[in-house]
Amino acid sequence: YQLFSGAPKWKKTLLTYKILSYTSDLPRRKVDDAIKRALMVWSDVTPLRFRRVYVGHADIEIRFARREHGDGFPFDGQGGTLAHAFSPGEGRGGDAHFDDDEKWSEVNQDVNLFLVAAHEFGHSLGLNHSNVYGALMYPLYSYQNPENFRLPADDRRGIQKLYGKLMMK
Ligand SMILES: CC(C)C[C@H](CC(=O)NO)C(=O)N[C@H]1Cc2cn(c3ccccc23)CCCCCCNC1=O
Ligand SMILES: [Ca+2]
Ligand SMILES: [Zn+2]
Ligand SMILES: [Zn+2]
Repeated sequence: YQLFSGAPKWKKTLLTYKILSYTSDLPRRKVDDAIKRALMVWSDVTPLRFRRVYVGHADIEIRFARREHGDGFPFDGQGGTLAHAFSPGEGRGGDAHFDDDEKWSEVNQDVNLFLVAAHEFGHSLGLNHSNVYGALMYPLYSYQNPENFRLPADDRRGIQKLYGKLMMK
């Protein structure tokens, strides 16, 4: 695993998230559920807790966008880059953006939102890319059945390095 330089991390364990926009590829409740499960991947192995908010500022602001969307990191149409996220910090730190030119899916072979979101939230929490093939934080997307998803050891070691582990798990 790799941390970002300076090892930025959240100084609190209760983090808020807010979904600012949705994709038209999936029903809203499926997006809400995929995001919630992607956050649980990380809270399952650390003391981190996530609370959804609907108004005001949140630590992790989530949205779907196309091409140039105001942060100087424009998306590239269908294919190529699927999403990106900012490392922990104020303002846009922690925010995750998903390329809405992708065909977002839940169970079939199109781009799986849960898997991509789990990767992006790794960045939101302080993990950079891993060079371990098969790690969630590997920079290349590869589809796997989300029902059988288990956080690879490399990613778990990285997140627990940052936030410690919950003894009960
Ligand atoms: C890990 C993932 C969830 C998030 C990463 C981006 C990222 O690290 N966000 O935090 C991603 O989108 N990686 C590209 C990397 C990539 C693969 N190719 C590309 C062609 C052009 C540009 C980028 C790519 C070859 C063609 C396949 C394109 C479709 C799949 N895309 C990818 O795997
Ligand atoms: Ca794209
Ligand atoms: Zn962006
Ligand atoms: Zn990434």
